[in-house]
Order: sequence, then C-alpha cells, then structure tokens
Amino acid sequence: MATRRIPLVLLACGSFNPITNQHMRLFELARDHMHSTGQYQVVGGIVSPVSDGYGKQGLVLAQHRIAMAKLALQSSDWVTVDEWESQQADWTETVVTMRNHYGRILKEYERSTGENKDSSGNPSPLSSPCPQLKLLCGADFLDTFQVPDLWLDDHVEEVAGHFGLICVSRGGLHPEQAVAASDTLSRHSHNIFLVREWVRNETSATEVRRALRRGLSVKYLIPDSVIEYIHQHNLYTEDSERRNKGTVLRPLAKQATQPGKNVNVAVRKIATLLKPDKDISHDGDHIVIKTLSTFKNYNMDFHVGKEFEEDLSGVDDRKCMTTISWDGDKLVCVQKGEIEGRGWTHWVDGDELHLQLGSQLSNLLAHSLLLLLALRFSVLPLFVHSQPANPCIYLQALIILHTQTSASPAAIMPADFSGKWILESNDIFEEYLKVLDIDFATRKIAISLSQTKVISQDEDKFTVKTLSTFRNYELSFTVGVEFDEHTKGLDNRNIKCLVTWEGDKLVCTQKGEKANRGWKHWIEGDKLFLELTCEDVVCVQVFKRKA
Ligand SMILES: Nc1ncnc2c1ncn2[C@@H]1O[C@H](COP(=O)(O)OP(=O)(O)OP(=O)(O)O)[C@@H](O)[C@H]1O
Ligand SMILES: O=C(O)c1ccc[n+]([C@@H]2O[C@H](COP(=O)([O-])O)[C@@H](O)[C@H]2O)c1
Repeated sequence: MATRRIPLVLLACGSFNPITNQHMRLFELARDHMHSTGQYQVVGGIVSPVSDGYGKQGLVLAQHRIAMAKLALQSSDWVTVDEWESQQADWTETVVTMRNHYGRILKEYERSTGENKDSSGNPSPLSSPCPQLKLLCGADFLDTFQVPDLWLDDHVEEVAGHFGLICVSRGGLHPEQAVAASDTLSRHSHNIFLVREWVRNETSATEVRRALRRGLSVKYLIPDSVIEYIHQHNLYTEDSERRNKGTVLRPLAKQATQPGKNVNVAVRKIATLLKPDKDISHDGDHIVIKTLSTFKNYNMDFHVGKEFEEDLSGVDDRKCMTTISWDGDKLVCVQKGEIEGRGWTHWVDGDELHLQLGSQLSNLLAHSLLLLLALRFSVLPLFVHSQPANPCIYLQALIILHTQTSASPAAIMPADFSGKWILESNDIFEEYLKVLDIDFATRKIAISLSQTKVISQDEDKFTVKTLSTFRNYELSFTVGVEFDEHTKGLDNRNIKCLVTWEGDKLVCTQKGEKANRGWKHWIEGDKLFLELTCEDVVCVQVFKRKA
C-alpha cells in the first residue's frame, strides 16, 4: 500500500522590509524539495512579517510590510500573508508564532477528522495523516542560531526538533556547517531540510532599500505592485532608514532579562547603547543613588558607615554585604560577597562625577556590566541630577580598574599580545562591514569564516596577521608612531593610523574617509578582545588563545 504523504505547511518569519521576489521563490523551492522527498505534500505557505517591536534598523511600519506582502502574493495560489505576528504589541519569539499557527492548523485538522471518525470515535482510515508545520528560512537565518544570546536554547530545540526547518542556500553560506557546528541542530539534522538553489539569487531587502533611497530601479527584484506601493507611500527614505537606529534588537534585550542569565554579551551590547542618568540625593549621611536608563534602573539607599545587605538583582543578581564610607571627599563602597575586591568609589572632579567600579582582575569578565556602568558624568555638582557624557567612556574604567586592582606591578605593565588567537565570537561584524561599504557577497562570506590572529610583539613593535580561508591581512606598527595603512582586500581605503597604549589596551585611531574609525585590543584571561568601531557601529570580536 502506498504511504500517504504528510500534509505540510511552510512558515517564513522575517522583516519582509520589503518582500522581494526571492522571498517568494523560497516557497517554490522548498515545496519542490519537500515533494521530492516523497514524504510530504505541501498544503500551504505563510509569510509572517515581524512586528514593529522587533527594533531592527530601517523597519517600516508593519501595516506597510503586510500590505506589500499581500500585493506581492496575489500571484500565488498557495502562499498567504498572516498578520497575527505583526499585530502583537511586542516582538514575538518565532517559536511562539509557530505554536500559534500550529494550534490553528491542528484545530482545522481535528475538525476535518471529526467529520471522518469511525463508530468508536477513532479517525477513519480515510483521514489524512496529522499535518506538520516547518519553518522556512534562508541560510543566513540558520547562522543566527549561533549568535550568542539571540535565541533561547529551548527555542532552537523546539524549532528544529519539534517543528523542523527548511533552509534554502544563500550566497556563499554553508548551512551544512551551521548544522554541524551546533549540538542542537545536528541532533535534529533529520528534521532540517537543506535546499540548494542552483539559480543563485542574491537579492536582499537591505540592498533593495538602499537602491530605493538612491532613486535606482528595483524592477524585477520586487513585484511592480510593490514598487508602486512604495512610491505612493514614499516608504524607503533616509529618514525611514534611521528608524530604530541605535535600538537594541528586541530578542537581544529580551534574552538579557531572562532570570538567571549571566552578565553577558547581550547585556554588554545593551549597556554600551544606554545613556544612563545618575540622580543622587542626600540628607546628612543618608544617601540615595538612582541609576536610571531605558533598560534597567538601579537604586541604592544607604547610610554612610552602616553595613547593609545589597541585592544586585538586575545587575549580576548577586547579594553582597555592603558598607559605604567617606575617604576624604571620596565615597568608597566595599561589597563583600562571592567576588573578591568588589566595590566602587565616587568622587567629584571639577564639574564631573567619577564612578570607578572594581573587582579582582580574574573576575573582570563576570563583571562586564559593572565595568560598563563605570561612566563619567559631566555638568554636575555632587548630589544633583547629572547629564551623561559619552557612554562609551566606560572603556576608560577598565584601565583605571586595572591600575587600581592589580596587586603586582607586572599587571599594570602594557600587556603581551604575542601568540595565536582563534575567533570565538564576532558580534555585529556584518553591520561593521556594511558601514565600511563592503558588498553583500563579501560580507556574507566574511561573517561565515573563522579567523586566526597571529600576533608577534617585541615591546612596542607589533605584527598582526589575520588569517582566514578567504583572505589574509597583515599589519605592522610601532606604538606611538603614526603610519599609513591601505586596507587592501578589506575596504581598500587609505587611512592614517596611530596606535597608543591606554593602560594595557592597545588603541588605534584610523583617520580617513570614515568618521570615528578605529580599534582596541585587550586581553582578559585567555581571551583576546578586538573592538572595531566605525561611525556609530561597534563590533566586538573575541578570540581564544590557542594552546
Ligand atoms: N536571497 C535570499 N536567498 C535565500 N534566502 C533569503 C534571501 N533573502 C531573504 N531570505 C530569507 O528570507 C527570510 C526573511 O528574510 P528577511 O525579511 O530578513 O529579508 P532579507 O533580504 O534577509 O533582509 P536583510 O537584507 O535585511 O537581511 C529569511 O529566512 C532570509 O534568510
Ligand atoms: O525567536 C527568537 O528567539 C528569535 C531571535 C532572533 C530572530 N528571530 C526572528 O528571526 C527573523 C529574522 O528576521 P530578519 O529580518 O532580522 O532577518 C524574525 O522573524 C525574528 O522574529 C527570532
């Protein structure tokens, strides 16, 4: 007897900002592939645009993205647009969207099998097998599962294990490697269908928006009806592209606030974007310090000289026995607990309030949020409302901290970077490449690659080799000596560079066509950090020392 095929619905989640022909092609490719397995019968396709709460830069209103998707899909007799996700007040996890659709699909199935039950109430042999729902995506989507703190592990488990994925190739990405690199994905590899698109189509919604902003033609990349809609509503402009600029992607913010999470990459990322205010009031030795930001607020209410139990919920969720006392005109706090040497010092210098946060060097990583909060505030007589200066000045706190907390003189010497370092994480690298105007295909290759840094250091003389299977790059410099760099094979620009020591950090300013360009290198334990900055993008790469 021939086995009956499993009815299958394909669900694609994304910004669809705007929907492109390639988005629609994904469905056709996936349907052919799933039919070729002989196991499935694709019975429907759903496009589910993300809600406005997603916070992605340049995201135009959901009502427009929905309207464009509906216009585009008028030509399909099996793919529809669903508004449920886009209408949720906040951004919705993909797995929640999947559960919602699957619940609806199952209800319909039950209703239809109800009509086909035998006398004992069991589905009759005439009923079709239980339908399935699978997530349809491009290869770049699969890579996002590896982005630290973007997805919850349980959700990846449910998406890949319970539902299943159909992933269409994109650019030079290697989805099979993404599956192999992840324990969860490889455990469910039988439920992940990789579809090879032989007619490569590199259309990306970002590139379409860019072309539209520049007044260039996007005909044949997106349907005519969508082009007309965009022009009618003047949708993709310089202004619309600035929408959500600097906003933390909602999944990252949401993940960071999960109970029991360590102070991690996501929190660090959020913290760097914050503009916290300090609101300090006092009545004699009774002091209240409020640290206010759009992400988290933190209040301290204490009497100088009196020990109290401090609950650092929302910071690193530890408890400390805290005592704050005067040291001359400095307010010094000692926080006894799990982390040795923990505490802070507040003092005023001219019209600036300084806050220096400390813990032992070995614990720096666990305390990155604390370090990030080490801001310098301007325009402030002590204990009145303050205006924050540049939040990125927190970086200086690391240096102060190193100097303050290092017991041995060796620890305050500039660091030794020599060695081989393997890339472990590469946060916002694609944004950094975009701001350097690196083309789509190169970006996609670059973000998928592993990198090795080989650094040779002879006191202040450095050679840094960056090696990958795609391109190698070598840079030699002497700290304190300005040099010309041609970023050959990268963005091919000429820049004037100067590398200096800031404590044990190596800091480079790169003057040229691009504003605010530079990098910083520092070491924490067996990790090498590289912070790459250009305009308003800050990318952090973390390397592990190769034994
Ligand atoms: N050219 C393409 N090839 C394969 N998959 C694609 C392609 N374009 C989009 N997709 C897939 O379509 C889904 C929705 O994509 P999304 O709305 O993010 O558009 P996008 O073109 O990837 O946008 P952006 O350019 O901003 O990255 C994702 O799973 C994405 O991987
Ligand atoms: O569910 C999650 O945890 C999750 C984390 C990150 C991204 N997503 C979804 O992945 C999609 C990414 O779309 P885009 O346009 O950013 O490529 C979008 O639908 C998001 O809601 C989902």
